[in-house]
Amino acid sequence: MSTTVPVRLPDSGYDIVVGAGVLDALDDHLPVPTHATRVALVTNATVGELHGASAAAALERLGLGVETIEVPDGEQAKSLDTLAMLYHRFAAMPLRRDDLVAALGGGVVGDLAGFAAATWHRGVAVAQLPTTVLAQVDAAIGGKTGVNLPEGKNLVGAFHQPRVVLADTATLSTLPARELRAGLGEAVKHGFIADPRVLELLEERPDDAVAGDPEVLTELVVRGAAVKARIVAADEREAGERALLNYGHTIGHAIEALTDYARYRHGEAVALGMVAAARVGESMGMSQPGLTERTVALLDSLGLPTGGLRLDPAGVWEALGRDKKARGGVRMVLCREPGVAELVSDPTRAQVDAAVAALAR
Ligand SMILES: NC(=O)c1ccc[n+]([C@@H]2O[C@H](COP(=O)([O-])OP(=O)(O)OC[C@H]3O[C@@H](n4cnc5c(N)ncnc54)[C@H](O)[C@@H]3O)[C@@H](O)[C@H]2O)c1
Ligand SMILES: O=C(O)C(=O)C[C@@H](O)[C@H](O)[C@H](O)COP(=O)(O)O
Ligand SMILES: [Zn+2]
Repeated sequence: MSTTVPVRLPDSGYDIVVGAGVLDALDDHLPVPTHATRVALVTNATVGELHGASAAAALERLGLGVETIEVPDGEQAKSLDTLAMLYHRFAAMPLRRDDLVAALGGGVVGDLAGFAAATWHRGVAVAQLPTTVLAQVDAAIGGKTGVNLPEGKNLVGAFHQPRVVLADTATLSTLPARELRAGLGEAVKHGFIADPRVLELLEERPDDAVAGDPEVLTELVVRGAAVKARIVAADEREAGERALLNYGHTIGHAIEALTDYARYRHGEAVALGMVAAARVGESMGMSQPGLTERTVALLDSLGLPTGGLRLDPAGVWEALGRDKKARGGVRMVLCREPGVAELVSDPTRAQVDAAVAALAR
């Protein structure tokens, strides 16, 4: 059984299909470009070994010649070097403008392959086949693609919507525990910005979520898809409301860059970023009193980091100035109360420094 969440954009659209086994039925769900003859199936060795064969078989059933391209595993591979490697492999195929890229893996593969597709021949079609909780609740949806620089997260990128997102929840059974927990960080974010039911579900069943209970994960993926589909349909290119999806990311991204993309998984950095954002919000008198306490309690119960991190406050403030939301000064998303968030322009250096210092506890 699968659930389909449509993403309705002003002049196009696509489906997010969620369910156990949907990858095996990829040929039923993927609208193949009319003249496509080849597909670059971008994955990494870990995911390729586990789930590559079923994706490749379904793509072959569509009559496509499949070239599997493995990128290195890990956040540090979301780089200009890996991107260059992808372009050279596309050239060798050759991958033509009517062909297709399929991204099979977590958010790293999705962002990299998506950006390669956005820029190859000025844009070829891409199918997102996410295999992590994080990519299924968030990264595969909405068309943000890109790579990191040492200077900052996702500083190079493009909006490039996929033709379809197939979130096969059965693939999540092979996910390492730490990666599963990291993905819950983005689900919690959806709860705080738009869907408090996600918070209630995770507060009621934290152990089931962490253990990968299929019913809980499927509800989180469907709810995440619904949140992203609604926000992206309203504001595809982040002129306004889409910035809310950046809750926890302003300081979270700074943490990732300042720790060389090596210490924390993205979802863990977002968890720390949400704790800091809740503290900034409470200190500004904008967030509901107790928001920080609720955030920390929930993230702790999910095994996500909420402290234990010493950062140079000046380094964080500089990174905040390079954030893509910055306009003349630092801007960050704060949560008024669960389900209600806002992009604010006036957090002071002192408020941010205090929240960053509190992460050391
Ligand atoms: N484009 C967006 O809108 C968006 C949204 C959120 C996050 N992101 C990006 O996503 C990235 C993080 O994604 P992630 O957390 O999925 O990390 P990831 O892609 O590094 O995957 C995590 C790990 O899990 C492994 N893995 C993936 N699927 C597996 C499976 N089914 N079984 C076993 N192992 C599996 C991977 O090999 C990797 O080691 C970050 O770069 C972040 O910036 C993008
Ligand atoms: O889809 C969005 O919009 C998001 O902000 C989702 C985030 O979870 C994601 O990490 C995104 O890649 C951040 O984008 P950026 O524009 O801050 O680089
Ligand atoms: Zn994110």
